[in-house]
Amino acid sequence: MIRIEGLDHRIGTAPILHDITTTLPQGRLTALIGPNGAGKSTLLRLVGRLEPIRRGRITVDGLDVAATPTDRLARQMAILGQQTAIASRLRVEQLVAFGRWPHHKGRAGPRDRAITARALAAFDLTPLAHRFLDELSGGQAQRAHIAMAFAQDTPWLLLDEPLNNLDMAHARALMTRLRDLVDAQGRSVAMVVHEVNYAAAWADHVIAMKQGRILAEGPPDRVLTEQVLSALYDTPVAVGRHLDRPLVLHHA
Ligand SMILES: Nc1ncnc2c1ncn2[C@@H]1O[C@H](COP(=O)(O)OP(=O)(O)OP(=O)(O)O)[C@@H](O)[C@H]1O
Repeated sequence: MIRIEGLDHRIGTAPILHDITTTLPQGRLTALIGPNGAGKSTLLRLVGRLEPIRRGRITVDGLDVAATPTDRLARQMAILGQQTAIASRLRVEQLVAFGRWPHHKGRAGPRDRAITARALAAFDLTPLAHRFLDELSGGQAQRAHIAMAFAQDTPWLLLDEPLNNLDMAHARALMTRLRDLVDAQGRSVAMVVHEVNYAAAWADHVIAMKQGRILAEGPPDRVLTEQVLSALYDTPVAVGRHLDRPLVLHHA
């Protein structure tokens, strides 16, 4: 599990996260939801050590994020940040192969090449493997970055808005794949998602954040209610049911 205790974060003098204490359960798919600026990405970045922790403590399966060597941490969790601009004169296959670096440290073997090929195929990227990143559409580039995180082959996968730019078929394919990682392989996923119906349909656990605090957390049935969502987003929300899960109506 990921344990977060007493986490405070400021950027400059601006307080961003206030005394966050929570647990992301192991072997589950956790969705982080909340309005723009709530602190979801900041929280994920602190867990993934893309930002230094100033106050509080985070452990991933018992490893202290602040103190664990990078290569050890990179074998425990892969993180896909929101800014995915990477040197564009890189080919798709090279980007995805980078995911194997924490395992082979520069000496890729047959297993690394097989996992890279599998990640390319899993995200419909095999025909694009030799394209440069700046020759891809937004959704194709997003899939290439997700495939790199998959190729890292870690117990934890942290994804910041992975559904960005994906059409409905690719979004659903990604969610199916994430569920399979959790259900069939016992991995753990934490993802920031804006469209709450993806959390409703696919998540086991939801953490709802607002203004740097956790407003509600628990299973979708408990968090994705009219009362919580209306307060979370300051907008009227209706919640129905579909396939025995919440269905959130907010677009009209
Ligand atoms: N580099 C920065 N300098 C100053 N403030 C920042 C910086 N990065 C983020 N913030 C602020 O921190 C707060 C939390 O931002 P964060 O990106 O974590 O929110 P979020 O919930 O992921 O939002 P979104 O849904 O819009 O992506 C926001 O108020 C944002 O303006």
